[in-house]
Amino acid sequence: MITADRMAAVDENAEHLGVPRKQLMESSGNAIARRVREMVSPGARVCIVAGRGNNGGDAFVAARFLDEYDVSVLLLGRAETIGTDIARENWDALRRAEYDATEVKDSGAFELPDCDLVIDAMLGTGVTGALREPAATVARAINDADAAVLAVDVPSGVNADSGEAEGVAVEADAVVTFHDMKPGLADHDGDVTVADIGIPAAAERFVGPGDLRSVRGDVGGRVFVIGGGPFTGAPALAAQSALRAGADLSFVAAPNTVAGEIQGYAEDLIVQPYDGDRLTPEQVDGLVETAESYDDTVIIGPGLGNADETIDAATDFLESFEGRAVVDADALPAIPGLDTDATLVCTPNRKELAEMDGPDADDLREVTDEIETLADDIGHVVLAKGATDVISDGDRTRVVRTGNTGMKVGGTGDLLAGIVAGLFGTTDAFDAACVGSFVNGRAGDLLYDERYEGLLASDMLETIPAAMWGEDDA
Ligand SMILES: NC(=O)C1=CN([C@@H]2O[C@H](COP(=O)(O)OP(=O)(O)OC[C@H]3O[C@@H](n4cnc5c(N)ncnc54)[C@H](O)[C@@H]3O)[C@@H](O)[C@H]2O)[C@@H](O)CC1
Ligand SMILES: [K+]
Repeated sequence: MITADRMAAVDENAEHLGVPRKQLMESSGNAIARRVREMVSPGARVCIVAGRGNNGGDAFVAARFLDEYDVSVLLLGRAETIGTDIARENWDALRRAEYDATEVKDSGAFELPDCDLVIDAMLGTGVTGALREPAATVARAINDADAAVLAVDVPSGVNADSGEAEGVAVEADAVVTFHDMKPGLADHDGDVTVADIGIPAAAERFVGPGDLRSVRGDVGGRVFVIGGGPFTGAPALAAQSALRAGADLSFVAAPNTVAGEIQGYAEDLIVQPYDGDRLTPEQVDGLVETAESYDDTVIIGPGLGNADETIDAATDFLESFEGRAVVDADALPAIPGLDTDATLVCTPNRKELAEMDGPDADDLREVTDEIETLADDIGHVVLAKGATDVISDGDRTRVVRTGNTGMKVGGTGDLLAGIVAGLFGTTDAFDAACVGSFVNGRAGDLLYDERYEGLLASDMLETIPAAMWGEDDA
């Protein structure tokens, strides 16, 4: 099953992989025509009722595959107002080739021609709310007609995600839906066919620009880094990176022996010192209270060091915390056997992955099943870092191919934790991990041509915003 949002993301990913949307539209139109041939015999009268979006565009294509039928095409509205270039190009092709294709400019005078089959291509996944006019009137006319009805993608007026109709909707005898089943068609009374339209599996498997677009509009929130002690650079990088990825405020809770040093890296950070020179269990109650009372997204781990009492403190924290956290570096030993109500993204490198009883392999792509099993066992999202990152929530597993060898330098993992946390305030854990990894790699790719193997994590702070919001294909 695929939701309308995810479908739009996958479609954009396919384009990025070299399969443009117009090609998908051609396949969709062909699939509609195949279904028409199963429903009515050559010579039958087929009436296509098309809207001005890509749902209509699919049906314009279908008309070209149905020359053995008596086809008429009705466009609801004026051709100049067709919403996308690819739908308009397919409309223009019909007109130039002298198909029976007419614009319905005055909907008051709409009359459905006598026909054997109506193709409902008014609205697909782009619908919001109840059908507006003229679509609502036309839907009633289609429902009153004697003809069989074949809906393109979803019956017009039906929400592809919920199956609900807020007003009148087309009652279809059959539906041809594209690429994958839509949740809103699960209870459809008629016949539903899923047509393969040539979207590569990689468009779903590899995180791509479509996934990025679907989350980057809505960012913000507060990030709370619990890090530092033996090291100071790691928490500072993670906290700054979260700001670059859209967080509004970034706090660092750190031992007072190093708080000044961490603050010294960046005036944008708010450092909250606690007594001592490293994290110990005494700090935990206060940290949990702060993080929960402000609904912060926590990053725990960067620069904490691996003293036993620090790992105990990280474990205590995660066992009592109930919010969102990215668990990185020195906090990862807390994960195996952890009992928590928190929602976690764990970001192990290859060594840490093996220590978590995950697979030990050079190419993580070869061990995606084992990473999926690990994520399922621990019940949290795992973002396994390597030359290609692999992300799994135990059910879904995705691969990220952005990034380069310059990013093997220290600190890029801290940036990743920061980007994921920056997204996690407004996005669910799995999407934050997938897109965070994609953006981190892209930020490095934007610099590789200048910095090569001399790339520094701190350089990448500059390119994270372009990797998030820029339109360049990195
Ligand atoms: N996403 C994909 O990968 C593919 C999508 N395709 C087709 O593209 C369709 C989605 O296309 P679009 O995004 O252009 O959307 P639609 O064609 O579903 O509709 C968009 C139009 O409907 C109007 N609209 C929205 N809500 C309305 C309402 N309540 N009453 C009346 N009009 C309303 C909008 O103003 C817009 O002009 C899919 O359903 C499918 O048929 C195919 O071409 C193949 C690939
Ligand atoms: K439709």
